[in-house]
Amino acid sequence: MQNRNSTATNTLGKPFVAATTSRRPFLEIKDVTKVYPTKKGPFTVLDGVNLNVEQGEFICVIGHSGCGKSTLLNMVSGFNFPTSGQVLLEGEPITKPGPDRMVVFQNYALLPWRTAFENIYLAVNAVYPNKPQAEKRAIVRDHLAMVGLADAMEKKPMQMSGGMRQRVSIARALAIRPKVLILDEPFGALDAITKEELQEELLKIWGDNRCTVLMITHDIDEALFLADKLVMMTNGPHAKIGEVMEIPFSRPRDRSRIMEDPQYYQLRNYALDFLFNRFAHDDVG
Ligand SMILES: Nc1ncnc2c1ncn2[C@@H]1O[C@H](COP(=O)(O)OP(=O)(O)OP(=O)(O)O)[C@@H](O)[C@H]1O
Repeated sequence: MQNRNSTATNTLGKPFVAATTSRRPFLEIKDVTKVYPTKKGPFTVLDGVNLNVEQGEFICVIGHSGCGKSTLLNMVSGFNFPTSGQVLLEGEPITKPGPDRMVVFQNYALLPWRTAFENIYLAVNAVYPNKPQAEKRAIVRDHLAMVGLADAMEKKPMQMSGGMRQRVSIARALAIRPKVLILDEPFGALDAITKEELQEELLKIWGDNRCTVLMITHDIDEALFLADKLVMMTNGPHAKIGEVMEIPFSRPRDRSRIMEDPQYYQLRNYALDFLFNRFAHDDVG
């Protein structure tokens, strides 16, 4: 495993400080219950969810459709709130969305009439209005280059492939320098080859930046390639975290090397058994 207790430099030449050992978890989800009011009465989606996340960890969350994964991560992004319990970032309750927690959705959420450059610039300008314009433009260019889109900055979303659009979304989120990057099935709409390419890029960027990542996926192989831990949720209603699987593969990760490791299949089978035997569900993700 990598040493997280050191200062290093990322690809943009800016220093970052990785997590130091601390008793207080970076992100705490404490006994969270979420009840939605519905026409048929209260609907308890999450019931007693507890999770501690360390700074710089890469966490994947898996569970059947409708178990409450987005509900849970929306509480970290600040778009949703627990009915009871608490979500704390660095000890402070999350009360609203903020630039320290950026979200990337499956459907890109880019402004269609703006270029890749403009989409990112607008976000950077909104969060850092007082930075000199030249610096903001440099941040945009650096982040487009980071996701391999230096030559596509003048393209509008309609002129880009799904993979390119998702690269812009990821670059836009990272350009804000969030503490937490929240990815809600970011590669779900992409073909297999593009998905693998973006997984590799995401890992490289995360290796360089080391923000904390929370990512929803339906793909066990994706989780085993990317994550430090796989959070497996039980079915809703009243969903909980069933188990948290530690993913022990050393970094930087090489997909073919991991897949030759007998442990890979043990972990994969364990997660499959969790999802399709122990917590089987008609609506398979
Ligand atoms: N605002 C709301 N009011 C009532 N019910 C809601 C609301 N938002 C979500 N739900 C319900 O809560 C449950 C969990 O939804 P959520 O989107 O969090 O699940 P999910 O695990 O992310 O699903 P998927 O994998 O399909 O995206 C679902 O049954 C959904 O219909």
